[in-house]
Amino acid sequence: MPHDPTHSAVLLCNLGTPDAATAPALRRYLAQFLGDARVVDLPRLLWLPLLHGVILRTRPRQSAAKYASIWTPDGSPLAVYTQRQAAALQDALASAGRPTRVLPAMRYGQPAVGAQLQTLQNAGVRRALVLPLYPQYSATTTASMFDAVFGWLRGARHFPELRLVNDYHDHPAYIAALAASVRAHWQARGGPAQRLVMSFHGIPERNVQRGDPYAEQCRTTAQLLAQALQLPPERWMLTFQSRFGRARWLQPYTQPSLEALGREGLTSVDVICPGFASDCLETLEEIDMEVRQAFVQAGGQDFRYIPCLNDSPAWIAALARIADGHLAGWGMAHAPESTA
Ligand SMILES: C=CC1=C(C)c2cc3[nH]c(cc4nc(cc5[nH]c(cc1n2)c(C)c5CCC(=O)O)C(CCC(=O)O)=C4C)c(C)c3C=C
Ligand SMILES: [Fe+2]
Ligand SMILES: [Fe+2]
Repeated sequence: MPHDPTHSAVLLCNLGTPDAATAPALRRYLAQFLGDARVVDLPRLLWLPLLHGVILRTRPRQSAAKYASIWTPDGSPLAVYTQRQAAALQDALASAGRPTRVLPAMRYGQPAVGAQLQTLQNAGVRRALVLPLYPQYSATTTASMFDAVFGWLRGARHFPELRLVNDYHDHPAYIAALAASVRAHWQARGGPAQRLVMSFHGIPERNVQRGDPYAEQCRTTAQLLAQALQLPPERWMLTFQSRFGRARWLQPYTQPSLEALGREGLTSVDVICPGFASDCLETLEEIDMEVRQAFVQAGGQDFRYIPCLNDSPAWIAALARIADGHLAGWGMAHAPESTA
């Protein structure tokens, strides 16, 4: 049978987000998220009673208030951007001569990974590329996404061929899209701030000691971005945000680092979150509200947050190149031999 490119699909996967900024919605979301052993790898007998008996009694209400501060008329920013990215990526792949169905999928909440894979199977899709919106690989995020894929496979009788994208932390198109967004920000602000802070989501240090390549990949992304922007080492720094719990996470931590910069008398700082493909609670509320306030209270003046790549044309073009690199040639083994 000749190769039919419309039989290919991309499952564009993201973390997921609560379906409302309310305590009950947050309880459902956090129970699924924090109950995932890839995310919190403490012994279940210790962790689950603590999660259900303590954390899920207080955190949902506190987190709901934070989500309420960033909620849009169309819902959670993360959900809105992921849907737009999927639609735009489908258009970009079609324009590039590679018609491919693109569906968004969420690891926690809806639309669930398994349900979307079933939709593709029902539609007769032969090949599905699983593309997580995590440029840097971590077992806490990327591997957990693959767990959800394999969880569906285990219960399915017939499924598409799959390819899984581990990471693209050093992909030239990703770095170029980041660099272009920083340059556009500089242009709009009349030039660079005194320092560019690149803040990535943290993970426990222990995960890295056990072999998670995440920290190394964040460092590579940061160095490549600094290089693309021709920033000398004293003009940028890498930090890790969103620490959860009491364990040591990757350092330096974002908020204390910005407080230190404020105390040192730095007047202006540009802040970008290169590991987040779309704006979300951790960027809009934690960075652009909480960390901004901490910087200003410590004596800093101009805190200039650079939005995530979201559905910007440069990012969609980059995603199309990344997807194309994995789709190219796939399924051609059964195509008729060329007789040239
Ligand atoms: C408890 C441990 C957590 C680990 C490990 C972790 C890793 C991790 N997370 C992201 C991306 C996002 N995390 C987001 C929210 C969020 N993260 C945690 C905890 C861990 N994350 C919690 C409890 C929450 C929920 C909000 C809260 O109650 O504080 C988000 C935002 C989601 C949204 O709806 O806007 C993103 C995105 C990465 C990339 C990562 C490891 C590399
Ligand atoms: Fe997180
Ligand atoms: Fe946070």
